[in-house]
Order: sequence, then C-alpha cells, then structure tokens
Amino acid sequence: MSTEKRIVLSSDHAAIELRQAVAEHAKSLGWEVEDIGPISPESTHYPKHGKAAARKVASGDCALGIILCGTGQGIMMAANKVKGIRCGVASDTFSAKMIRQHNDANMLSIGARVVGEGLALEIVEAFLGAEFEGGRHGTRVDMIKAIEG
Ligand SMILES: O=C(CO)[C@H](O)[C@H](O)COP(=O)(O)O
Repeated sequence: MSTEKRIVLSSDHAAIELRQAVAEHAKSLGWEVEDIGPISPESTHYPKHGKAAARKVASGDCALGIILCGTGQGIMMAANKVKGIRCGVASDTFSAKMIRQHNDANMLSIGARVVGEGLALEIVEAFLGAEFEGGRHGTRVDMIKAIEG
C-alpha cells in the first residue's frame, strides 16, 4: 500500500488520550494511521517514543508523523535528532500550516498540557491539509539538510 497518506503517531504518558483523539480525527480525514503507542498511562520517557516515530518517517514507512508529550518540546527535540526529520511544535493553526508550507516539516509535535483537544485537532487538520510550497523555501530547506550532512 502507498505510504502517501499514512501517518505515524506516538506520545509519552502525558498525551495518551489526546493521541487517541488525534488518531480518530486523522482517520476521519482519510489518513491511514499507524499508532505505535504507548497504550499504558504509566510514566515513560519521551525520547524513545520520539525516536521510534521519527524512524518510521525517515525510513519512508510513513509520509508524516505526529508526536505528543506534555509540552511537545522534548519529544520534538528527540525526533529532530533522526536524520531526515524536520519536526516543529505547533500550538496554533497558523504555525501548523506554515511548518508544512515553508519548512517542509515531516513531523508535527503537540503539547497535550498546552492546548485543549479542540484546538489540537484543528492543528492536526491544518498540518495534514497543507503542502510544501517549494521555490525559495526549497532553497532554505536544502540548507537545513546540508547542516545535517
Ligand atoms: O513535556 C514533556 C517533555 O517535553 C513531558 O511530557 C514531561 O516532561 C513529562 O513530565 P512528568 O514526568 O512530570 O509527567
């Protein structure tokens, strides 16, 4: 099956419920969702979940990824350590759209302790509905890739 409309989801314990809501919303928008957990609300460590989701995107198994933790920040930092990943945190719909259009972000991070469910789902929709514009933004994204080596 094509990976064109497949996304991976992951989170730490702070965002289990919101991740499930994001999964349902993404499915309703026509995306195939690979939710790699965790399922348990027990305390866990966000770097391993950010890394696992990022590897799914970097390998091409999934076109995009959405990851969540309390603030969205720690799991974003972990994901961005994986080569080929451009992950941004968004707490508003404008940023969610722009990280796709200008930065060609292939992952979105959301803070479950920062935004409520309604806004989070709008953020997801803005991210998934936007496309990279290329042009001058492509030059800049290539410069980011060059830093990575
Ligand atoms: O936001 C996060 C990382 O950026 C984590 O979700 C947060 O640090 C977890 O905190 P706690 O262990 O106190 O639930």
